[in-house]
Amino acid sequence: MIKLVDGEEFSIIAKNNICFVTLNSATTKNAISLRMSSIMQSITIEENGNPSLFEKFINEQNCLLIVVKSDVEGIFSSGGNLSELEKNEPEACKYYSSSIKAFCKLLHSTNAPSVTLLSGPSFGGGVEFALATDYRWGIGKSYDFHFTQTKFGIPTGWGGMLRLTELCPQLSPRKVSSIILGKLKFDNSQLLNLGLVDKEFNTKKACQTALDEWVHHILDCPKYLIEELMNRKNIENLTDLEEYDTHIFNKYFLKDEHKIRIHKFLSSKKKK
Ligand SMILES: CC[C@@H](C(=O)O)C(=O)SCCNC(=O)CCNC(=O)[C@H](O)C(C)(C)COP(=O)(O)OP(=O)(O)OC[C@H]1O[C@@H](n2cnc3c(N)ncnc32)[C@H](O)[C@@H]1OP(=O)(O)O
Repeated sequence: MIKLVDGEEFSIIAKNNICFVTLNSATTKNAISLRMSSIMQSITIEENGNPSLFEKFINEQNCLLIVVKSDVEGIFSSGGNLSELEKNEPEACKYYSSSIKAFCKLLHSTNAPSVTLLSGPSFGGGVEFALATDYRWGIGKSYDFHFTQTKFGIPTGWGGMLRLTELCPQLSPRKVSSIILGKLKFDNSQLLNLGLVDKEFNTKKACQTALDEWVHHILDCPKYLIEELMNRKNIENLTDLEEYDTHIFNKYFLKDEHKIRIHKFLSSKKKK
């Protein structure tokens, strides 16, 4: 196990090709503190065109999946740390939101797919943090989203409104505004119906087995394919994407690796 961030309330470690981003602040119900935000800033910054420390970690540790999770029973995150925000002057919190927002963006822009595991509710910025990954998986039925930001007189600050429309096109910008203004709550079945949660598991063990299987399947892919497919995320235009997909298919069709794998498959069938 290799560590990038080794804090009690917030850690980032690599284990068995998975990068685990873990919230573990029981006393604040996993509120995102100023300290966490400043760590996020330090690992997100790209200097002189070099990849950020987080991206470097993902690449060097050969992480094929990023898993965001809570180690506190019964909660994913209570959002921004309200007591710290009350105590501090705006100057001391100047980079608080932008740092968390940048880290959230990184969670769906690196070369590894990302998933948040939800086994309890999320509030305000905690919902935005959960929306930052490519996927969300539920464990049990007690997870839900509470859009509480306007209770405190602010809209979302970590990219959450845009992310809602991005992940769920049926939530138009107008609908998103009314969700935030209305302080709506989405329960587990609404989250599943909207596709904001992709899968639900009865137990942590079943979820871990699915994660291990996912990594196992990615590990089985040739390295060139992982690189080429993850590169698709950088192509926004659909015509360019079609051209890219045709190009990478032709590049590997009936080349050595393709032939070897077909041969292996057919020989294993004959043995049976
Ligand atoms: C800038 C950030 C902003 C954004 O951009 O969106 C936000 O995130 S706004 C904040 C949104 N968060 C919320 O609306 C949730 C606020 N918290 C709660 O409603 C409740 O605490 C809870 C999460 C529903 C849990 O309730 P309960 O089980 O009854 O426990 P307690 O309320 O007693 O909480 C235990 C303990 O945790 C502290 N706590 C909880 N949330 C936060 C928080 N967001 N920041 C800091 N501390 C938090 C709470 O104060 C308790 O501490 P003690 O009183 O010291 O025991």
